[in-house]
Amino acid sequence: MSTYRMLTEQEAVEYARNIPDLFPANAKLTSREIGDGNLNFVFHIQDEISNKSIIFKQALPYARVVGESWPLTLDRARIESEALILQGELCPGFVPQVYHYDIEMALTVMEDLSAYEIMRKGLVARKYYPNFAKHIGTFLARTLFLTSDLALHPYEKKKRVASFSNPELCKITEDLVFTDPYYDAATNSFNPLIREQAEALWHDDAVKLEVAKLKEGFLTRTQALLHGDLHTGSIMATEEGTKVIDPEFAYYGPMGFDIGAVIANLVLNYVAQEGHASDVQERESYQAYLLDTITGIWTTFEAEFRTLWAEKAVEPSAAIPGYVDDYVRRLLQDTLGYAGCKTIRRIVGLAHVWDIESIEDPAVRAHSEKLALAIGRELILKRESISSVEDIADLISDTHIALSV
Ligand SMILES: Nc1ncnc2c1ncn2[C@@H]1O[C@H](COP(=O)(O)OP(=O)(O)O)[C@@H](O)[C@H]1O
Ligand SMILES: CSC[C@H]1O[C@H](OP(=O)(O)O)[C@H](O)[C@@H]1O
Repeated sequence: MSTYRMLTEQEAVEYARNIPDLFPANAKLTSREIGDGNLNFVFHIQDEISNKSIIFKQALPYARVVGESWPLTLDRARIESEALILQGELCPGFVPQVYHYDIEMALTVMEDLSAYEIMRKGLVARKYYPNFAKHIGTFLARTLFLTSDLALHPYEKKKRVASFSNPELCKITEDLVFTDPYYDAATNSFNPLIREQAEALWHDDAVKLEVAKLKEGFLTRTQALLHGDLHTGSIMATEEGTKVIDPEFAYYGPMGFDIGAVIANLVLNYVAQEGHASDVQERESYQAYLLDTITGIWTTFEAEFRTLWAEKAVEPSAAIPGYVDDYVRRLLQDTLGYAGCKTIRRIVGLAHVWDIESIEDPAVRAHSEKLALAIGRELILKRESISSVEDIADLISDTHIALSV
């Protein structure tokens, strides 16, 4: 029989007290539920005497945002704990340290990152993160390369594919990212002022065909262990540091899905700045910074990925001349396709982003939303003609200019 029970703030304190070596015996613990995501409870637990604090993240047997009518596997907490531990080994310092996890209770006890800020909030406020591109590019290269067939014995890799099988969370992505935005799904929601654009998308056979191919990649490829939901609400940052949280959607899938997710969320902030920054110069320089960040992420990713390939590949075909170049070229194209899908889903699908939703005036918001749809479409349709990193920023700014005239 399962011993799972949903913790209250007080029960979280009692549970914390019983974890060996976490707090001193005389600790005076307080607890506060701080979760703001769609799915889980997050408790901040602090010892008022030593000031030491930790985070409890507990999965509920359903999606928090909807309630009991949307049941959801507790196994996502095991996946999240194990992914965090593995990512911490592969790329030390870039994820919260896991102190303890309890599969029955669907609970992860981890490092408190309250000194960091959810990056999406910082981006909306036009903060600059000078180390972010290098950090996330490195994180992506290491976690993706080192969990792939390029770096693992095939038996070990297939064991991991099985262990990170995550069908229920993948199904959410399959529906919300690849299927629902492209027809009049009941769960879609969008600004009434962009109905014409949403309907055009539902009848856009060229885009729907390309999205079907990208979805096929998501369904069938086991290229690497992905974070699976790497948006800027799953990244905590300061000017100096970067931490990736929330890998409950982790599974073996196409590498470009993770890289594309980060790029899409920078694109979403880029379009949102149209409605946030009233000073044109300030807006343009922040948008230029976002484009530089996108370029920097790919540049760092590619350099680190090629270094890992040269130094750590165990797959014999890795030594075949031309293979690495071909692999990286296809990866860039996948990345752009998935970036397009992840941009579009946040405009017409079920779950939106604060960058855009915080634009109060619906007409101003509609301008940003139309731009996001146009950029998403171009990323999907033109991905195969893009072969260099500079082309990404050009594609975004050219689409922006075209929509402004
Ligand atoms: N390790 C952490 N340290 C500090 N705050 C955290 C930590 N993990 C999560 N949080 C806070 O809890 C919120 C929800 O966490 P998240 O993992 O995104 O939950 P969900 O899976 O429900 O989306 C985050 O936006 C962040 O504010
Ligand atoms: C009802 S799940 C919708 C959406 O929420 C997840 O994000 P998060 O838990 O980080 O808020 C994920 O992106 C899902 O697609």
